[in-house]
Amino acid sequence: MTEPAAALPEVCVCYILSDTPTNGYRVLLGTKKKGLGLGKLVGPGGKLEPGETAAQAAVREVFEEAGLRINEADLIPLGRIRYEFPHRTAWSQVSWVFATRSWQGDVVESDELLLDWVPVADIPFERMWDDAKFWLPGVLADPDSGVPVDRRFVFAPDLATVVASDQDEDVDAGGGSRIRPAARA
Ligand SMILES: Nc1ncnc2c1[nH]c(=O)n2[C@H]1C[C@H](O)[C@@H](COP(=O)(O)OP(=O)(O)OP(=O)(O)O)O1
Repeated sequence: MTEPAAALPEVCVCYILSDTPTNGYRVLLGTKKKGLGLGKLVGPGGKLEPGETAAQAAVREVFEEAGLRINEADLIPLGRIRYEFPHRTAWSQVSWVFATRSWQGDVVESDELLLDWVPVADIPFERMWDDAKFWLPGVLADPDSGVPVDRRFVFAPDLATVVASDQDEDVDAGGGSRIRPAARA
């Protein structure tokens, strides 16, 4: 895998976790209604605005996209994911990942996301960005581990498939991908 390129645009994502295990723990996800990733299942999140920290952006985006008030102090920082699109560089970003179990208010559908609570054990990863299946199950399995995720993924010319990652064992000698999805939470 080649060296990472220079700094990328920063975005954030926040996984809001139900704090009761009724029918298993659930996470609030939404189907994107517009823009980049239209139709994909994502956590509330988006671009950092000038002068904003990633945590401040997560608080703002959760309110804008899901109508929920969360406190910065309740955010669990989970690390960062870097995804690179060599064939569409404008899509390359670094995403700061958070979770929280605390919120105020009721979920409000926004013009960005069609929202639903999804059992953590039953997330349809095939509906998410392709990188998610490699890191999200581990992160959601133990958000309190204190071990931050720090991964890098490279997408193929099809702009949909991960072909390489920072973990060398994921990629075979012929340049093809041997990446295996992480175990589900
Ligand atoms: N490849 C990949 N993997 C994981 N997550 C993502 C991607 N690409 C992405 O865009 N995303 C995530 C990052 C963000 O959480 C959202 C995209 O946010 P976006 O809607 O572009 O940002 P906003 O600031 O909310 O949008 P605008 O209001 O500026 O249109 O998906």
